[in-house]
Amino acid sequence: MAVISTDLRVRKVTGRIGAEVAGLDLRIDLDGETVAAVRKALLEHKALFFRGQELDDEGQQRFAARFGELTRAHPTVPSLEGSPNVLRVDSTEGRANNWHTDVTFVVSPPSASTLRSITVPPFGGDTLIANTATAYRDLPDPLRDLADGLWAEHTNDYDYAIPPAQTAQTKAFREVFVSRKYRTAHPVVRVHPETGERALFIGGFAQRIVGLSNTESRDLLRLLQTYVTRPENTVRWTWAPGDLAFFDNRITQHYAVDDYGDLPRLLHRVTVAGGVPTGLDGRNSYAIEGDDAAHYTPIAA
Ligand SMILES: O=C(O)CCC(=O)C(=O)O
Ligand SMILES: [Fe+2]
Repeated sequence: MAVISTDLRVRKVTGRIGAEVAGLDLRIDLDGETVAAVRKALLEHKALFFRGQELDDEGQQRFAARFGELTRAHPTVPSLEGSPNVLRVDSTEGRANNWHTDVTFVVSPPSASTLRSITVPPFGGDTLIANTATAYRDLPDPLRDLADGLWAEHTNDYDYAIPPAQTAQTKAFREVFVSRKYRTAHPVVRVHPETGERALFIGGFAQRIVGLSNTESRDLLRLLQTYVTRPENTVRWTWAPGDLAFFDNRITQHYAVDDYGDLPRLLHRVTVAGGVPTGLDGRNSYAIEGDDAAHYTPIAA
């Protein structure tokens, strides 16, 4: 039975992105009014942080499922044993120290991601999250006009997953990550389906601008990306065990800071399924290679 959760308090963490939500115990089944308030806060602040929740995998999935159908853990990476919707984010397998939006190499990337901290290092290992709508608004007019007409190809098969010092474990992880290749074209400027806000939709999986050479693509993506990563457009979350971060994957990018050496760090990720992105001209994203992995149907073992 839904329990009325009163006393929800939302406190901005920075001027442009992120808010801490207090006064909620996410272990209980939230009532509809509270879910609506959290959704509203998510649309406004784009990233929400809930301290000291001590959720388990069931609780994390129950929370995420209040915002839509869950995706499977990942299109290529196996889920946590026995939990098809839960992805282990384990520092011994790979580190997401690369700005990205989750799973944009498929046609329908998740609408939102939750990350729950289980083991965190005593220092470092923060997660940065960027507001890609304010990044878009920061563009000077000529650059914004240029971005408005561009499409980018996103793929899971590129060199980001190759860490400088490869171990057998990270090598094996990368092989699984690219075991099936996806290529998808998305508009560089995406219209948010709920708020109508315009935002840059690029990030690490965007490897090429449609119609440009590799070199031209790299230069242009790098230039646009500098607006996403400028400090004013980011929030930095320092994890304590039991935190839950919840961010709108349609209008943010994130980056896991790799500054904790060999100390253990483990998070669990659960993502909410999303729709097909739409550009300014009303056209939708489309698959170039691989299927659209709709909600990541399991691949044959
Ligand atoms: O480790 C983190 O803080 C973020 C992980 C991440 O980006 C991911 O699993 O997609
Ligand atoms: Fe991510």
